[in-house]
Order: sequence, then structure tokens, then C-alpha cells
Amino acid sequence: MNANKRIIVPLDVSDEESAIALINKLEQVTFFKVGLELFTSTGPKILDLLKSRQKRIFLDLKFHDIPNTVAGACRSAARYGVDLLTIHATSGTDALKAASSALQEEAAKVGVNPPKLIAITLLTSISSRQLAFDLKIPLELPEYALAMALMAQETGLDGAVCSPQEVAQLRQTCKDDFLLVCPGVRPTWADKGDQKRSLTPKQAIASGADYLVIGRPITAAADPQLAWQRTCEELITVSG
Ligand SMILES: O=C(O)c1cc(=O)[nH]c(=O)n1[C@@H]1O[C@H](COP(=O)(O)O)[C@@H](O)[C@H]1O
Repeated sequence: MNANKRIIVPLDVSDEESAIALINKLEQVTFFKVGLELFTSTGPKILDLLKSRQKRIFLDLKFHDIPNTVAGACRSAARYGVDLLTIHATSGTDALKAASSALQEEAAKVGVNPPKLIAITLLTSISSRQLAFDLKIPLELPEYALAMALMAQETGLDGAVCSPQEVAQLRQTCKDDFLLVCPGVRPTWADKGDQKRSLTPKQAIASGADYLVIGRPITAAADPQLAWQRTCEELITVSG
């Protein structure tokens, strides 16, 4: 896959106008993420706009609820015809199974391809200290992320979201076609911000990530187009 097709740019802005401005500046980007901030503001309108421009869509709503509720949310999301959708692994196996079945059934009913359903293993903003002291989870961080990914795989999900620092271990253990999506990726020249477990794009791909989510280094740059190009150039040598 071309380097630029592996990068997903999140439209983490508060309204449609700002999202359109970013999409226009980033003409070469083929895959965008619509997350909680933008979707809460615009609703599905933004998905139609992206589709009209032939963009791929990662709808990152991070569902986390009881089985009946996530199944209903997945039925609604299935109708949008997006490419990727997220749910927290900590929703539990019953909810993961209910979500996955609901997506398949509803997509077949309305005649669209179901999105790949991917599980959040552990948010990339959580440190090992926070995992132990705030969340009270008595496992090493990589061990916990792997357990969540394997649980997602066993319940029939299509992949997982993990930090680049855990991706090599997940790649080794999970099936080859289990999609691994890594946010918290920072080009060599970018600030880390609130991302606690980051690697560079090149390191993340070399470690086995299928897709990288790279936001602020590109979207908050003075020249987003130039930042996008520099990011792609960093990747070319490993995945060109
Ligand atoms: O699901 C995600 O995309 C996600 C999961 C996670 O564990 N960490 C994480 O940062 N993200 C998203 O990835 C993007 C990262 O943005 P930047 O930190 O600006 O590159 C944001 O849209 C986050 O919502």
C-alpha cells in the first residue's frame, strides 16, 4: 500500500466550515477520521460530504455501553457506509459480539459494505502509571493492550486501535488480517502533546501498524499540506 494511503487524518474540529477548510487544504489525503467533536457538531452531513469527494471514512465514535445499546448504535452507524468504526474493548465480550452482529445484519439489509469494527485496547493518552494507580489494573501495559486485542479478535472484531509502542507485540500475536490502527504517532519534527506512548510513522509501520492516525502535527501546522508531505516522505523508505 502507498505510504499516503496508510495515514488517516482526523478532522478534530468543531464545525463543518472548519472541517471543509481542512479537507480543501489536504487534497491528497484519501482517508479522514470523523470523531466525537465533529460528529456531535454536524451529525452525518459531514460523512455525505466526505463520500461526495470519494474519501474513505473512519467513524470514531468509540461506543462503550451495554450490548443492546451498542447493537442499536451499530445498526444506525452501518447505514452510513463508512470504512472503520470503533468500540471500546472494555464494553465486554457480549457487547462486542452484539455490535459486530448488528453491523453485519444492518449493512446486508441496506445493501452497503459493513465497516470494519475495531476495538480500542487502551487509550494512547494513558501511561503505565495511570493504568496501575488510576484504573487499578494489575497488569503491565503491553500485557493489558494485548489481552484486549485478543479478546476483540476472539469475539470476531476486525481489528484494534493501539499505541505504536504496543503494536509490534500485537502484530506478532494476532492474525495477519487483524487490522492494527495506531494513533499517537509523531513525525520526528513534531511535538508529542498529550500522547504518552508515541513513535514516529516509520517506526510504527515497521512495527506492524496497518494504518496511522496523525492529527495535530498535520492539522495544526501553519501549512498542513507541507506537513502532510513531510510526513509521507518520512514513510516512503519503508512502505513506498
Ligand atoms: O480512536 C482513536 O483514533 C484514538 C485512540 C487512542 O487511543 N488515542 C487517540 O489519540 N485516538 C485519536 O487519534 C487522534 C490523535 O490525534 P493527534 O494526537 O492530534 O495526532 C485523535 O483524534 C484521537 O481521538
